[in-house]
Amino acid sequence: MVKQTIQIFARVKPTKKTTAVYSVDNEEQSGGSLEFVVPRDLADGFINNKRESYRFRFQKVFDHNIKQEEIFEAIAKPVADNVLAGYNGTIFAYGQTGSGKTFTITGGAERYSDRGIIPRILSYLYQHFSHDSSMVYTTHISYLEIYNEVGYDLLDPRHEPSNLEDLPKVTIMEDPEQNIHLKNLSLQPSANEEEALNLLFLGDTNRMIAETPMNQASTRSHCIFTIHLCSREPGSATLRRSKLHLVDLAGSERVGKTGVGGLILTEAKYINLSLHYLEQVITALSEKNRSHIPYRNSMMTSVLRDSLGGNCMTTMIAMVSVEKRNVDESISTCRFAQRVAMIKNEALLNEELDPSLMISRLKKEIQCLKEELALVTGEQRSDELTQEEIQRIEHQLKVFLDDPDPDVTLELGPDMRKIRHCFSLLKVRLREKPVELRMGNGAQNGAGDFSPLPLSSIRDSLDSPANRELLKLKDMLTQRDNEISILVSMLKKEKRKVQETNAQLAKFSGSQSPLQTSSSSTDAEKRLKHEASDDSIHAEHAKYKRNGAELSMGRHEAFEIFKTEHEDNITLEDNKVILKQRFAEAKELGVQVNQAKSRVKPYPADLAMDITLPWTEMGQQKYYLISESHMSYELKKQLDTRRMQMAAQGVLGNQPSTESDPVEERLRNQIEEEKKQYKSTFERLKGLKTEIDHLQHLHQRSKIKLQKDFQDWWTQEAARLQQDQRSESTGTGRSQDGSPSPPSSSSLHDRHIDNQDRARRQQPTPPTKELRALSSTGPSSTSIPLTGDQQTDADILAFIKARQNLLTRTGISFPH
Ligand SMILES: Nc1ncnc2c1ncn2[C@@H]1O[C@H](COP(=O)(O)OP(=O)(O)OP(=O)(O)O)[C@@H](O)[C@H]1O
Repeated sequence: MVKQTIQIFARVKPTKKTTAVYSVDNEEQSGGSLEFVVPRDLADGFINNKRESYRFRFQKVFDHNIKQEEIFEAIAKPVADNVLAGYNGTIFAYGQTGSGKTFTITGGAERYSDRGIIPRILSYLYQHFSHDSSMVYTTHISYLEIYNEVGYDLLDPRHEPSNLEDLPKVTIMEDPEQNIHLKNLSLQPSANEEEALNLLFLGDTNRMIAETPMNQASTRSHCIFTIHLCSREPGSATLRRSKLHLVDLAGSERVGKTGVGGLILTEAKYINLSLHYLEQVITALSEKNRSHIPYRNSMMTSVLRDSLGGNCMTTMIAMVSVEKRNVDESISTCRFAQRVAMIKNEALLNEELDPSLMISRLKKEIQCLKEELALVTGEQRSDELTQEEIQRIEHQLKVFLDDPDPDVTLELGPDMRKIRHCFSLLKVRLREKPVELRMGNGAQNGAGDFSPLPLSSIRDSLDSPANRELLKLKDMLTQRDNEISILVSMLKKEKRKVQETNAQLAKFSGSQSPLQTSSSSTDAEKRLKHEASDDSIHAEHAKYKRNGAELSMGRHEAFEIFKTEHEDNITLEDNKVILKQRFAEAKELGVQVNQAKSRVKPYPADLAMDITLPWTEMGQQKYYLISESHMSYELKKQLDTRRMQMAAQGVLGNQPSTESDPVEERLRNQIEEEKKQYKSTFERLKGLKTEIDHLQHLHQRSKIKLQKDFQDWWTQEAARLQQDQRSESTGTGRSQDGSPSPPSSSSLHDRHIDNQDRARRQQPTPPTKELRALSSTGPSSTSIPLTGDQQTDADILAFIKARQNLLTRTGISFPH
């Protein structure tokens, strides 16, 4: 068992805005510290009557310039190592909205180098698996989102969510031993890094598609990406099961500013109630002698129960914004971290016996023992001894009898046929030459009766080892039988338990569906064999592509304009350029790899591994990593020829040089160089493939986001245009049917918390200048013939506006 307090780190988000006075010190022996200096008269938000300086201690503080790679190395890698060793691990990011939690846990949406902890940990784990042949690893992934106390499975491939409610709901069940089970959370198998990354991308895409501008789930939901790892030594019945939770918590800000730093905040001040419950759990855990910990108050604290004060090695990253206006929230975050640091966890090595494997192993052992026993008793060997065997026995017996050493033994093995034959031989000899037998080799000339002493010693030497062996084997058989009975009864008991729990659940939920447990992953493994392939992600994308294809001409025109000035367009274009570059590099490397391949003859059949590059630009192309034995075939041939030549010279009497042959030396160096170059090219190609996959995903995401933003903006604009039209005709702000005006974008905006970053992400990207103009200028909507169909009319209006806008831009006057 490893006792450890929760490790806390702080990360400062980079900003171009005015920052508060703060300092980072990582020189201290016991860790790092982060200090804020807050002037008493600070007008902008934080008013502090008591103190000016706030200093917080962390394991380490990462300032704004620290890269994702360093965060992974310092924070995530040690946790991943513990998980590989069989301990549970959790990394959670906590901080206000926009402070960089998603950036740190999952990664940024723009650059490959911005990959966050999840993709890097996946890479690290799968690399480890491929290098460690002493263990067999199996991984499963689950991805849970908790929004408003409801859990959603982000990886369920049967669903095409258009909003969050379409995703399967995950519920919590607790068994009598208070273990938490998550019903409906799928565990997806992931055999390699690519499959695991696809699952991450699928979950992220589902998360993005499912949220609406009114309901910004990403800011207000918690996401738990879990890697379930199972490892065992080949042939061993001992399993190690560990879990790694990577948690992106909801924004932690309070609704109102407290006025005075350090006041205990009330429930109402939290945007997200479950974070308030998290704080309650943390507070309870950090208090000594507190017996009741209120885990059950919220779904998130129930799911993370083990990570908080339980069987887990947990790490928290406090995300800190040092912008002046965010200083109060950042101080709250740091205070929270200080309390978290007091929580002690007790991590256990999660080892268990696999009863079914144990039984099959014991059965095998019994079979071996039975065979041995049969050999000893000779039961199963009814066949005659061969002539050869008989001759060998006679020879052995002769050597045995001739040996004067009284301790020498006759090794016939556990074969009763041989032993019997040996006895018959002895009997014959005894009758024929009793004296010779009695006296051994040195008594050939003696005479006399057969003495009882040698007979008893022969009996002893024959009886004892066989009997002893027999008894030993019988004992072992009884022992193994007992073990099997125990294990079978264990299995039966487990089975009964599962049946009982299922029955309880069925009663509880009114359904017969079996439990999806977070701990019994073997059941889950069987049920959830769905391959999360590219197809499932592409299915999501296809939906948006379909939307694109269905755009009417007016919408299409508007979309084109919207796209050119959308803030993500630059990223999209940049990514396209980078992707092109990477494709070109990969092509170049592919050519090099192929050249190396063509130097290998005959074409290797036992290829160590291969890389398939399924890119449209390059076609489906396979590149092979050539095993060392096949590398540098031509050079090796030359080397062999050279060696033969040198040997021949020696045979012909030419003085072979005692110094090393420079030609051979050169050839050997060339071979080494070729091997090195080939390997590094292949490694680079492999790295590039991962990078290209990632970039393609980012690109796809940006495209989906763009289409989604446009869709949102379009819906709002269409509603607003219709409203304007109705207002003009009725002279009121209400629609003709009396329904209230649809919300304007500013009223939508006001519903959200006053935070620029979040507001930017919560709103669909503001329309372009041109589109804004579209909404405010142009022909009077009353002059446009409308069909009466809401959607068609909205399309007509938007089309005319877009057209007008284009005409205005190109300087052509609009025909009234
Ligand atoms: N260390 C960083 N370097 C560069 N950009 C960053 C960094 N941290 C955050 N960002 C950027 O800041 C913005 C907000 O970050 P992010 O979405 O990760 O915040 P968050 O805390 O997850 O917010 P929310 O609570 O709404 O989910 C993003 O555009 C992100 O790319």
